[in-house]
Amino acid sequence: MSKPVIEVVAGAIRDDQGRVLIARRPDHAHQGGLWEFPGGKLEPGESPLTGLRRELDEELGIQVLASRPLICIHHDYGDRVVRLDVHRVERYAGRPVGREGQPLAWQHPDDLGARRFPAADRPVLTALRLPDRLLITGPDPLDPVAFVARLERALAGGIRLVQLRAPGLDARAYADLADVAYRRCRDHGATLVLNAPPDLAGSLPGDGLHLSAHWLRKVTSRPAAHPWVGASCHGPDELARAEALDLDYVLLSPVKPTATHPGATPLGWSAFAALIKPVNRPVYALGGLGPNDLAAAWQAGAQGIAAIRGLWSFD
Ligand SMILES: Nc1nc2c([nH]c(=O)n2[C@H]2C[C@H](O)[C@@H](COP(=O)(O)OP(=O)(O)OP(=O)(O)O)O2)c(=O)[nH]1
Repeated sequence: MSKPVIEVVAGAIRDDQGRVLIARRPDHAHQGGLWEFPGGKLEPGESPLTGLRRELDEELGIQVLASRPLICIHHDYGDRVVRLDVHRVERYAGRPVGREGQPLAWQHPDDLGARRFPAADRPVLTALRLPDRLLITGPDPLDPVAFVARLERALAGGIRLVQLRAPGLDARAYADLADVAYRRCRDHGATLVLNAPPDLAGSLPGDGLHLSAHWLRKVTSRPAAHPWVGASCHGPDELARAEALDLDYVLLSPVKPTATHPGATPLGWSAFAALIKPVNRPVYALGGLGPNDLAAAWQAGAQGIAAIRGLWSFD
């Protein structure tokens, strides 16, 4: 008999320094003594938003004014299955206090890993460290000066995650470009992910590796040379493979018609949402998207959008 699923809603609340509020669970509770994102079980028939507002008022004495979905995790603890629906609280009224006596702490997302959280929260910590827009560079940088100027404009405009894609370059030219791109990204506090064969990427400066669908099939374990590893997926088998390899995040495409792959059949948002429902890690929606699609992407369960044309400036 399948175990009943406990529906839990939780809030990721940020302060103006970008730190996130966490609370310590009571020792006697399930996952007791561990840190959590404030929240709790939904009441029967309650919507996630109503539950979020109620829980954060009860536990912290704050009123949620604006929020949006961040990530939804299904986790089997053995004795129970939890569906943890985490929302980013964008605005709230009041000052959070531990109304149930629970200790609270504000922590930068990069430092959350030093705390002990329930197992279900691991992908939530990853989602909090990733931005909502992933820029894929393009087209091939035949003119490196113009290419770097475009990259610089995107970084100045707030892009903080860049995938260096240049399939037309040989290994030498790609390595030279990675060198420049890495320095530019580092100057802006952005993460550079290399879309290259793992052996080549492992020898180049960067923060991460992007596995194309080809390399996702070929590697037998998670490549270890860079801290971040993501992959391109187009359906359930590739999504399952990325999970089995314990990659940090994935891209699922194409959501809409795209000039890069004109022959591919677009998924549309509802098929996209259905495909990523069982995926317990951040998913970027890709294919014909731009910043105007962010709200639809969040509602479909995505971390955000990935794009070439939608985020790369061509003028
Ligand atoms: N709030 C919260 N719960 C989490 C997180 N991670 C995680 O695995 N859980 C699990 C632990 C529990 O099994 C369940 C939440 O149940 P709870 O006991 O806190 O719910 P509640 O506040 O409604 O408490 P109660 O009325 O049952 O006493 O979700 C998290 O980050 N935040």
